[in-house]
Amino acid sequence: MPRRNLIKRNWKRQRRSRAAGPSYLSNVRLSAVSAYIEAVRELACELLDLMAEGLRIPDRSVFSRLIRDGDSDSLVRLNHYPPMPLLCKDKDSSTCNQNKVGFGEHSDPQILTILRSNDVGGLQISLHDGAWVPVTPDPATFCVNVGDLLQVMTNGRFVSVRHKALTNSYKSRMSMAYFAGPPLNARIAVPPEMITPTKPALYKPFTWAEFKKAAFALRLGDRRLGLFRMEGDEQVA
Ligand SMILES: O=C(O)CCC(=O)C(=O)O
Ligand SMILES: [Fe+2]
Repeated sequence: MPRRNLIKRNWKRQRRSRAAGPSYLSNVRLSAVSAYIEAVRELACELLDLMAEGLRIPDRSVFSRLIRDGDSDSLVRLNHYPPMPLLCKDKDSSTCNQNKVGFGEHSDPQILTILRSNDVGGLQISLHDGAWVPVTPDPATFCVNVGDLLQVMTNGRFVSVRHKALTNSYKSRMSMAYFAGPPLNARIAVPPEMITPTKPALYKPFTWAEFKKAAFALRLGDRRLGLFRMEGDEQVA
C-alpha cells in the first residue's frame, strides 16, 4: 500500500478510536489478548499431540483434550521484574555481584507452559545434576516448560523442569506465561498404554483440584509430586 494511503488509514483509525473513547481501545487490547491466548493454546495442543505421537499413544489427543475442554483451568501470568542494582557493602562477600532472585526455584504445576520474555535475560533452568543453566532471552522465541501433570501422565518420561528467574541489575525484565491446565475435576493418570510390567505406574491417579489443593499447602519450591507417588515408592518427585 502506498505510504500516503497507509498514513491516511492510520490517521482514520486514530480518529475513530479517539471518537469512540477508552472503551474502544480497551476492546482492541482485550481482543489482542484473547487472540494471543487462543494462538498459544493451539500451539500447546499441537505440541502435546506430537508428544503423544512420539510416545506411540494411539489416541494422540489424550493430553490436548484436557486443554481444549471448555472448563480447562488454564491461565496467563504477566511477570515484571524491575531492575535491582547490585549493592555490595562488603566487597569480599560471596553474594557480591550476584543478581537477585525475582521468581524463586519451582516447577510449573500444570501440563505445559508456553513462556516468552522481552530481550532481558534472567530465566534459568536446573539440570539433573542441579547445575543452573541460563536461557538466552529472545522475544521471538517461546520457551516450553513441561509441567508436573505431564510428568505424571507420561509416567516420568517427560520431567517437569525446575526453573527460576533472576532480576537484571539495570534493565527491566518482562515475561508472559501461558499455563495449559486441565478442568478442575479432570482425573490425572497415565494412559494404560504407557504402563508395562517393567514400568508400572509411578503415581496414584488424582484430580487437578486435589493436586492444586496440595500444591497451595506447600511452598513454591517444594516438590509436590512426591505426595502422589505410589505406595512403597520412596523417591521424592
Ligand atoms: O519470568 C520467567 O521467565 C519465569 C516465570 C515463571 O517461571 C512463572 O511465571 O511460572
Ligand atoms: Fe514457572
